Amino acid sequence: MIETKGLRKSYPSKKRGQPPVDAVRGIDLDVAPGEIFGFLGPNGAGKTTTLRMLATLIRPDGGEARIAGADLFADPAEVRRRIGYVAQGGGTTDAVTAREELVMQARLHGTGKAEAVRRADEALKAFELTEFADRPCRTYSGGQRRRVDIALGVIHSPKVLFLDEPTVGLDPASRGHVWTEIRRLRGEGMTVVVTTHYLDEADALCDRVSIVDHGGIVAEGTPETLKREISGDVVLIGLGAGEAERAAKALREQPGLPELHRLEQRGEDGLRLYLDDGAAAVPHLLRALDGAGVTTGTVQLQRPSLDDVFLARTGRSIEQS
Ligand SMILES: Nc1ncnc2c1ncn2[C@@H]1O[C@H](COP(=O)(O)OP(=O)(O)OP(=O)(O)O)[C@@H](O)[C@H]1O
Repeated sequence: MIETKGLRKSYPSKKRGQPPVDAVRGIDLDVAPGEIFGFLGPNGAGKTTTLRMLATLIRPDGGEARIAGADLFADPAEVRRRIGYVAQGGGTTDAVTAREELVMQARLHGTGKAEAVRRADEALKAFELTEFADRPCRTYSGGQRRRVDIALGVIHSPKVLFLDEPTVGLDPASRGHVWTEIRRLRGEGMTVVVTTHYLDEADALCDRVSIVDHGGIVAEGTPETLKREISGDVVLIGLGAGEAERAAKALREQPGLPELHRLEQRGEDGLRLYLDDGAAAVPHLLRALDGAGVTTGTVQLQRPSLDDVFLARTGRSIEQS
């Protein structure tokens, strides 16, 4: 449904005399029909730029792309007819009601008045917006307003929907509601592409994920396969302030400990360890730290997350970027 090769974009630097910013450095994608595909990465990774290029809002500097059967470079107008796009901040107006917004949007897509009213009504029902459809948008909660944004993005039944950070700033219940709507659209056969910097969102919502950093893809696959690459368990150990370096040294030098695949310092007062059997290793680790006179606090045992995949590929954490 979406195929790209070497898609790239640079911006002139905002600082005079500085080289251009390579926001997207050549991205290859193959998104299948009916999947929820996610771009996960820290701020500035190039997610929004990629999405805006695919949605015809920014012209790429180079590469190739076909979206829903139309060529992005040769026929952007046809691409635009076949896609929907919802920007980060959304597009609703304070004083206008959801019903009015939806009718207007349908008419913008060339629909006649009666048909626009009918489609708006259908969308209000599908997105569970009917109850407050005739109140101005300024009276809605963040989650309700987000659902109006998405309803506006799909009023013309596009084949592909692009959503930029669809749940940013929402409370957990509203995020769950938005995820339900996105899954419903997939159930109707729509292909949905989302950007997110929330690890749990990429994990729970997306069928496949591209993890992006500095304008390039550093890993791609289903959340499950990506996490399976990181074998074993993750153990997080909280320490006294400023103890991380001493603790890391003590564990690295301690003979007879279970094999550590990797050991990372988390700031100045935490360690993150990757090993085969976390539960069996914890008593040994604590004894070794105690023997070195290091104060330990909380200990958590986790399965690897998508952040561990990012860390393994880039040496940094998305959460701490
Ligand atoms: N109009 C612009 N002019 C100059 N640089 C830009 C412009 N837009 C984006 N950039 C730069 O391009 C890079 C990628 O930005 P982009 O917004 O695509 O990242 P992102 O992953 O979506 O991050 P965020 O989640 O913060 O929006 C960043 O270094 C950003 O500063």
